[in-house]
Amino acid sequence: MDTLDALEQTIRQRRAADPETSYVAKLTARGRAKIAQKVGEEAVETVIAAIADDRAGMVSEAADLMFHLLVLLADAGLSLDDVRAELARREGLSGLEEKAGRTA
Ligand SMILES: N=c1c2ncn([C@@H]3O[C@H](COP(=O)(O)OP(=O)(O)OP(=O)(O)O)[C@@H](O)[C@H]3O)c2ncn1[C@@H]1O[C@H](COP(=O)(O)O)[C@@H](O)[C@H]1O
Repeated sequence: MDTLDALEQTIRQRRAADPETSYVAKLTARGRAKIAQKVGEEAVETVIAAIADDRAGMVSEAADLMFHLLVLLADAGLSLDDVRAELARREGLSGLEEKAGRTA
């Protein structure tokens, strides 16, 4: 099992843990909007590190972003496999081609 799959499993287990001892449980208890807000914050922090060309910062902020995104997906009953399936569906389709084929 890779690190992301293992983290997804841990997050699913920790959602029901005691919010006093689990960050996942504490954040989950604050609701979907708060989790989504954290994803937004971590995305902005990743962008700031990228613009500053802070490579160590980018790795750290990207890890925070991916962790919080997994918490959000879990809250919505979605999984990494759902995201993998969507990425697989797009495989080989150029982003430029896809955009040119849009009707709206
Ligand atoms: N990967 C992570 C991970 N990455 C970041 N974080 C936490 O995310 C929090 C983000 O900090 P912030 O200051 O941005 O957030 P905040 O303190 O809630 O601040 P506010 O938004 O409320 O102001 C910190 O507490 C980090 O420790 C993580 N917490 C947990 N995990 C993984 O999740 C597992 C389960 O964690 P628990 O649920 O805490 O047992 C752990 O074993 C780890 O594998």
